[in-house]
Amino acid sequence: MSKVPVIVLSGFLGSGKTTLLIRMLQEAASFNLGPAVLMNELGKQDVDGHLLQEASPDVNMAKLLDGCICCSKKNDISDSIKQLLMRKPDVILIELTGVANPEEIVDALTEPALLPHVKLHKVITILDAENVLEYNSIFASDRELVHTLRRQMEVADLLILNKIDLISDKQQRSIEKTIRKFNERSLILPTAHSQFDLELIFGTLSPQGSQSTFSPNFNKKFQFQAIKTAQPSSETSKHTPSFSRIQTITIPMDDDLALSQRFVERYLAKWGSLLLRAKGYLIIGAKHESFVMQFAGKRANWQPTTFQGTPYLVLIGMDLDATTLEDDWQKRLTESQL
Ligand SMILES: Nc1nc2c(ncn2[C@@H]2O[C@H](COP(=O)(O)OP(=O)(O)OP(=O)(O)O)[C@@H](O)[C@H]2O)c(=O)[nH]1
Repeated sequence: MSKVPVIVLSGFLGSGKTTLLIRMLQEAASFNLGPAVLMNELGKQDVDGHLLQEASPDVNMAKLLDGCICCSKKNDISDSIKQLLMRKPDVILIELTGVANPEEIVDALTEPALLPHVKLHKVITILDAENVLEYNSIFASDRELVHTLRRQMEVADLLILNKIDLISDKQQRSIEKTIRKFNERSLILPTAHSQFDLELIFGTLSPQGSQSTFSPNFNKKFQFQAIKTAQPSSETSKHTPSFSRIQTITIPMDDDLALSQRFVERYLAKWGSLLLRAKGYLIIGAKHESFVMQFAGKRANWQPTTFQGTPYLVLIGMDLDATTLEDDWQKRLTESQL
C-alpha cells in the first residue's frame, strides 16, 4: 500500500492559510484528488471549520481545537490522522495554528504508528507581506515566538508571499531579500489571496483512492463531521514552546445581540499591536444579518454568512488579560445601549 502524502500549511496568524486551504479543497477534484483535512485552532471556537464547511460541505475533516498541534500529545495527532486515513484520502492537508512550528508536526508524522502510512509531501509557509517585516520588532521580547516564525520560513518547501495587493513593488523586493536570508533554496511565490496555479502543489500527486473501493464518490460518501476534537491536557499545556505569550480569549455573546461594525472595529483597535488576530460570527445591524468578521494585520474584513449558531468573537494576542477585555466589552456595550 502506498503512503498517503501530507501537505502542511504553516504561517503566522492571519497570513492566509485558510484562504489557500479553501482553494485547495475546491480545486482538488480537478486534479482527481480526494483530500482530507486536519485543522488546528488556538481557540475553543471553530471559525475556520465553519468557513471550510461553507466552502466545501462534504470535506472529510478532523479538528484539534483549543491548543497548538505541536503541544498536543503526539497520540492525538496520530489518532486524528489515523481516523482520516480510514476514509482513504488521496492527500491529507494539515492547517497549523499561526504560532506552530511546522517541525513538530513533521516529527509527529514519523512516529511508528504513522510512518508506514503517510509521507510528507510539502511544507508550505504563507507570509503576510504587509506585516512580516514588523514581526521581529513586535515580538522582540518573545524569543520563542521569533524562533517559531523563523522556523516557519526556514523549513518551508514553498514560501507564499501573500497579500502583495497591500504593498508596493519596492517593499516586495525588500521582503523577498529578507526571506532569502532564512531560506535560500525554496521558491518564493508572490500572491494576492493565494491565487496561483495549484499544479505547483498537486501536480505530482496521483489519486491513491483508486486502489480503494470508494474513490469516485470520495467526497460524497461522508458528510462533513468533526471526527475528533482534542484538547491538550494541563500537563501538555505547560509545555508550550510555540504558544509563548499568545492567548486566545472568547468574548461571550447573547444569541440575539445585534452590533454595528463600527462598534466592533473600535473595540478591536483599542488593543493596538497586542491584538494580533480576531475572528468571529456576529449579528450586525437592525436587520440582524450574520457576518463572519476577520481581523488580521489591523484590518477588519466582513463577509455575509449563513452561520446560524450563537454569535461569538475570538481574540488572539500577546499578554492579553481576559478579564480586562471582557469588562471593557461589557462596559462599551452598556454605554452603547444607554
Ligand atoms: N488584502 C488581502 N487580504 C487577504 C489575502 N489573503 C487573505 N486575506 C484576508 O486575510 C484574513 C485572514 O485570512 P485567513 O486565510 O483566515 O488567514 P489564516 O492564516 O488562516 O488565519 P489564522 O487561521 O487565524 O492563522 C481574511 O480576512 C482573508 O480574507 C490577500 O492576499 N490580500
